[in-house]
Amino acid sequence: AVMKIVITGASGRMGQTLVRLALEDDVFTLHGLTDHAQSAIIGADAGQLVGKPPLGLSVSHDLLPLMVDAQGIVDFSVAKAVPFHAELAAQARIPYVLGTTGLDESEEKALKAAASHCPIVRSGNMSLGVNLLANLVEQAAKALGPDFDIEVLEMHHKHKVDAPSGTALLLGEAAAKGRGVRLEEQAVYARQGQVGERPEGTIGFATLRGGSVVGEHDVIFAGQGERLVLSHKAEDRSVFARGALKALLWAQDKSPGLYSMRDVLGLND
Ligand SMILES: NC(=O)C1=CN([C@@H]2O[C@H](COP(=O)(O)OP(=O)(O)OC[C@H]3O[C@@H](n4cnc5c(N)ncnc54)[C@H](OP(=O)(O)O)[C@@H]3O)[C@@H](O)[C@H]2O)C=CC1
Ligand SMILES: O=C(O)C1=N[C@H](C(=O)O)C[C@H](O)C1
Repeated sequence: AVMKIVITGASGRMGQTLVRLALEDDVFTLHGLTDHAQSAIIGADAGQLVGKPPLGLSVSHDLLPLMVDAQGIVDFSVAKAVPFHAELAAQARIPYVLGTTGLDESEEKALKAAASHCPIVRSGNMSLGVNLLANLVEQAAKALGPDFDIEVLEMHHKHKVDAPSGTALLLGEAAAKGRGVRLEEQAVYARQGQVGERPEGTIGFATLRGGSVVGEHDVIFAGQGERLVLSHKAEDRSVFARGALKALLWAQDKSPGLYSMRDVLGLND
């Protein structure tokens, strides 16, 4: 059977990658593409948007009418749009896959509320590699113990608007879990000036931005006389888009709730 999907933030880097992949996959039908009302792509044809022949489906700013018979939403847009997108998925009781990062407290709250009514798969990174890396980080943090200082280093393209990246936070959470501590109590997000010696047990984050880097993450375990570095480099956005589409299919028969990509990939077992 074919799944009728809606892609939000359709003009974005991820939106366009998703449109391209969904068009190449017979399992999906593009039911709708949306973006914000002022976007230059409103009214554009979905096929032409990604350099293909016209499809007769135009980009809309209005998600509501598309909910009549959509079967899933993939959202890689902006944090402030997440509550609205999640609420419509909840009202329609359809799977919602969320890749957008950098949500604030109220946006997180709206997401949790929506998850009482529909299955939501949410991850700061939808790639297989990063989710496996999270398992390895958890394992390493547990095995190495607090004598090894943990630092998470990330680099992304210059257009990225949130920091640290969703992936860096996901990896920090995995490290904290392995250590048996809470990330919010141990995280150090910035250092400048006379900050003093490194407090024991903290998990540090460092953010680099520039050029066209798709996404690079290192988790560094620094001990006395040795250093272990676990790293991932995304070379192409299709790794995230493929994961998101896989998550949408996986979520089709799931009960309402908040799921992770590690659930989808069977890495939580
Ligand atoms: N979880 C994962 O695996 C991944 C997550 N991401 C995350 O996905 C998000 C998008 O990334 P990326 O594609 O690079 O970003 P882009 O800025 O390229 O895309 C975002 C899109 O959303 C549009 N938009 C802006 N406001 C609204 C709104 N109110 N409603 C609907 N759409 C809107 C933007 O339009 P306009 O440009 O006109 O403002 C743009 O088309 C980010 O949060 C990023 O961190 C990215 C890659 C992988
Ligand atoms: O904004 C991006 O580009 C990316 N965002 C995600 C994040 O915040 O970690 C995932 C990926 O690294 C690319």
